[in-house]
Amino acid sequence: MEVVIAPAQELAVLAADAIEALLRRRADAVLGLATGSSPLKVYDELARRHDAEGLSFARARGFMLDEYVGLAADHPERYRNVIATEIADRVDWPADQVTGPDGLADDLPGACAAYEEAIAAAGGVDLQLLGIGTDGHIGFNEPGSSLASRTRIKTLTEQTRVDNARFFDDDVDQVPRHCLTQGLGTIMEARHLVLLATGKHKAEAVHQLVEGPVSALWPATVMQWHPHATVLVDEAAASRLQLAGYYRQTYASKPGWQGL
Ligand SMILES: N[C@@H]1[C@@H](O)[C@H](O)[C@@H](COP(=O)(O)O)O[C@@H]1O
Repeated sequence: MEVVIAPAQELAVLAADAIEALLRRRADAVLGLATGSSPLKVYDELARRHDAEGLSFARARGFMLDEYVGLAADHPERYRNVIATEIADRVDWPADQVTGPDGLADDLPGACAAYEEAIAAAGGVDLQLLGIGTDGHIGFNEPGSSLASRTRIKTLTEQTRVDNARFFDDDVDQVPRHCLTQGLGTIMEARHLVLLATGKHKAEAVHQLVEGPVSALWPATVMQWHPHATVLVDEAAASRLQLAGYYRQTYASKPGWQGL
């Protein structure tokens, strides 16, 4: 696992560099998309590169991590709409090439199985962007999630609903109680995981993710088993890391050609 500690804007540039390198190598690359505030600067940087430098998503495929159950099709916080607004509609990404689990399906388990099949049919995810919840969730895999889980329905914790109330007029009652999420086993099959975390409220989750024992109590710790995981954090989110000095030293002496 590689840990990079830098200001938020620099982290966004690093993540965008990795995505750009992938798209320039393979125009039909498969990107794993995350919602929440953590990846927003990355999406801004990608949209800027699209406008200013011709970075194209015309042949790329996109798979989202998760979705709320039951939000109306036109609800602005439905994750499909969030991804359209934050990235897909800002670049040349055909709408039918970006998809997520269907939180409005009549048959939710069927929709989850179909989503797993769609990811597999696309050849799997090349690069998965991730944020992390204050309780250590990735996607919406809340504490207690099986480390081998696949896409399925989950119940959100009270903590997550309170954290996400800011997107729902600060009214926790408007935050759905259920979601569909790629499982930890699904996420772990992506070939490169790139997690972004900023702010002091993420410091404990980041410490557990990087340095804690692998445990369903802190679901993101499963990433310690991934052969290519990158953790991009600002100073505040890094403030509880025991080996911060070592991570800084390692990154400072990394050969420039290596990329993330
Ligand atoms: N389902 C999303 C996650 O994919 C996201 O990574 C996390 C952190 O959100 P934020 O980046 O806004 O802190 O919580 C949300 O609930």
